[in-house]
Amino acid sequence: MIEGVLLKGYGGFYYVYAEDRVWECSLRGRFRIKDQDFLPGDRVRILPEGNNKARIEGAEPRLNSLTRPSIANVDQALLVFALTSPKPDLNLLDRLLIQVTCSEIEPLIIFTKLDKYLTEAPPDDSLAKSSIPDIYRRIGYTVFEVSNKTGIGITELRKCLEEKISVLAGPSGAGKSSLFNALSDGKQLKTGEISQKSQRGRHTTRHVELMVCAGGLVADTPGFSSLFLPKMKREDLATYFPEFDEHRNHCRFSSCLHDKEPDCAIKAAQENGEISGTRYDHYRIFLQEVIAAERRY
Ligand SMILES: Nc1nc2c(ncn2[C@@H]2O[C@H](COP(=O)(O)OP(=O)(O)OP(=O)(O)O)[C@@H](O)[C@H]2O)c(=O)[nH]1
Ligand SMILES: [Zn+2]
Repeated sequence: MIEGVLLKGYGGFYYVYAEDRVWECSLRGRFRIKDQDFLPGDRVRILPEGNNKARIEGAEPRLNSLTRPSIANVDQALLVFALTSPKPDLNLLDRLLIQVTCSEIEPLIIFTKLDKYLTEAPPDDSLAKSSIPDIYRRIGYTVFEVSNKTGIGITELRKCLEEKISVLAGPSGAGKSSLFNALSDGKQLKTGEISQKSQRGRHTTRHVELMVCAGGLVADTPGFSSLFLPKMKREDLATYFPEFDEHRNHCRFSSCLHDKEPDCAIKAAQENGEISGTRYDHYRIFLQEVIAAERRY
C-alpha cells in the first residue's frame, strides 16, 4: 500500500500523486457502493496494480476543504499582487487576508513584477514610512517580492511550497500564471491526458486539478474569488487585523469598534504611525460591510 494525494478526478478515474509519480486509480467496489466523493487534496492509500495503475483502498479524514475551487487539505494561499502594472489593490489584499485566515489557511503574500518596479522612477512618496511589502511584514505576515521574469526571489518561495498544498489567489494580471510557471521551472508533472486549459469551457463542470509544482501541489484554479467578507459579528472584525491586538484593550470603551468612538487606542496608533493608514481605512470600510451584512441575517 502506498500513500498519496489525489490530484483530480476525471472520466471515471482518479489521478493520485505518490512516490513522485501519477497513478491512474479506480475505486474499490466498497467505495463505489458508498458513492464516496473524493476531492483533489484528499490523502488516499492506493494499491498498485502495475503500469502506473492502482486502486484506491482508503482515505484519511480531511483537515479542511475549500469550495470554489473544491480542494481538500489546503495548507496555504499564495496571495499574488503586482508591485506595479497594475498597482496593488490593497483593499482586495486585506479582504483576502480575512477570508483566508477565516478558512484557517495560512496566507503568504507574494508581490510580483519586482524587476519592473525597480526600473521605474521611484514614486514620490517620501512621506510614506515604509514600502507596501514592509507594511505587511511588520504586521507579521510572510511576504515575498519576486520577479517571474528574472527569477529574483523564486528560489526562496519555492522552499515554502515543498510538501504543501497551495492555492493561488489575486486579481487578474497580477502574475498568477507566470508565478506558477516560474515556480515549476519547466518541471511540471503532467497528469497524463490532454491539457486541461485548452479544454476549458467545453465541459459543463470544471475539473479542478492539483499540479505538482516546486516539490508541492498547487491548484490550477485560483481561489477566494468572492469579494464578500465572511459572515462575522462586527466586534470580531478587529481580530482579523493582528496589528490591532496590542492596542485593542486600551480603548476607553471595551465595546469600542474603533470607528467614531472617542479615545480609541487603534485610532491613536494609526495617527502616530504604528498602524498603517490604509489598513485602518480598510478596517472601517469593512466594518460598514459587516454591519450591513449583519442586518441581513
Ligand atoms: N515584468 C514582469 N512581468 C510580469 C511578471 N509576472 C507577470 N508578468 C506579466 O504580467 C502579465 C499578467 O501575467 P499573468 O501571469 O497572466 O497574470 P494572471 O494573474 O495569471 O492573470 P489572469 O490569468 O488574468 O488571472 C503578463 O503579461 C506577464 O508576462 C513579472 O514578475 N515581471
Ligand atoms: Zn477603539
